[in-house]
Amino acid sequence: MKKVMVLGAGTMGSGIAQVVAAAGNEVVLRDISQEFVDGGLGRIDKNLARAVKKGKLTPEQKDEITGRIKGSTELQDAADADLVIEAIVENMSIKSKVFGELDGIVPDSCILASNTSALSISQLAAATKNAARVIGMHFFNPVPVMQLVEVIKGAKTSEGTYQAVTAFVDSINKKAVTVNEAPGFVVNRLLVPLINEAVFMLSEGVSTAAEIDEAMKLGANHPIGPLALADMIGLDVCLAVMETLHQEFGEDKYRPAPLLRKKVRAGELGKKTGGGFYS
Ligand SMILES: CC(=O)CC(=O)SCCNC(=O)CCNC(=O)[C@H](O)C(C)(C)COP(=O)(O)OP(=O)(O)OC[C@H]1O[C@@H](n2cnc3c(N)ncnc32)[C@H](O)[C@@H]1OP(=O)(O)O
Ligand SMILES: NC(=O)C1=CN([C@@H]2O[C@H](COP(=O)(O)OP(=O)(O)OC[C@H]3O[C@@H](n4cnc5c(N)ncnc54)[C@H](O)[C@@H]3O)[C@@H](O)[C@H]2O)C=CC1
Repeated sequence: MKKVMVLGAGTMGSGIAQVVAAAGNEVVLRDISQEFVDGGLGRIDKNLARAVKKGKLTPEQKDEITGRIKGSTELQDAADADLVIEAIVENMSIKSKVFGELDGIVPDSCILASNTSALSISQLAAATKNAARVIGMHFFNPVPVMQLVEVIKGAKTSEGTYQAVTAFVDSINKKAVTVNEAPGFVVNRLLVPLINEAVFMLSEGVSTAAEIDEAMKLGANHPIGPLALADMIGLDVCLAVMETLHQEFGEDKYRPAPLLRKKVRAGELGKKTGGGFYS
């Protein structure tokens, strides 16, 4: 059993907290305001209640899992953590600031992991005094369903950190794939440009959102279409990934679709705000 702090109680942080607690670990779920913490805890409760209704979990098991998750607004609560998994906004300067603060709070033995979608683990590690303990742990949405965790080694990640994290991924019943640091890692470098291309096609009038999605479901066997997936991921996250790919590789093929940018500026971020490409 480990003590794990999850930073950010949004789409990903709440899912990560749920699966980590379901595997028997103690979790502190931290966000910057109580309202966000409560939102995350509420999502976990709803998810587990659905599992109980389907007979996949007993009410007692649900209570045990929720009993292992405490909400917090204090970063200081990481003082006795074995592992911190950061899942806050996809922004290098905000993440770096938090990594720098964490470095002064957690015990020497604590591992600092980021769930970033595309950003450099080495750059995040540079905000700390001990880059050897910093690593990428990239989960997929929805976390309770998706099997993969990309484990990303930064330039200075130690073998010990890497081994401990792959063993932890195993222990929470996920499958680790090892990735050497590269913008967008494996999945997002392939997947998010596909979503971006679908947004270009929508804005060019190639087809409707519903039909672009239907085409990819029936023609490529994708479980949901790229625009519905963008709504599920969050349009802000999709845009941030494209911006990172564009900036890091300097290639036009990664240019974010203007319609994606427009929707993010309008606050139409997808499911989490009630509307994106669909309402
Ligand atoms: C941006 C990044 O950095 C990285 C990313 O995450 S990229 C995004 C990666 N994710 C994907 O590509 C997801 C693609 N979509 C899918 O796999 C499927 O559409 C889906 C699993 C999300 C939903 O599946 P579906 O068959 O359409 O719907 P549904 O029948 O309601 O759900 C299937 C199962 O998933 C569960 N599920 C769906 N959404 C869930 C959620 N948010 N939380 C927990 N469980 C969920 C359902 O309860 C159901 O479970 P059972 O089979 O045990 O009953
Ligand atoms: N949405 C997705 O499908 C996926 C997202 N990711 C990555 O996970 C991270 C989080 O993404 P989401 O959960 O989608 O975002 P979200 O917008 O749903 O949640 C982010 C949460 O972080 C909180 N936050 C902001 N600053 C904070 C701070 N300093 N300390 C603690 N909490 C803070 C916000 O209040 C918010 O609740 C991002 O890096 C994203 O790229 C990774 C895999 C999939």
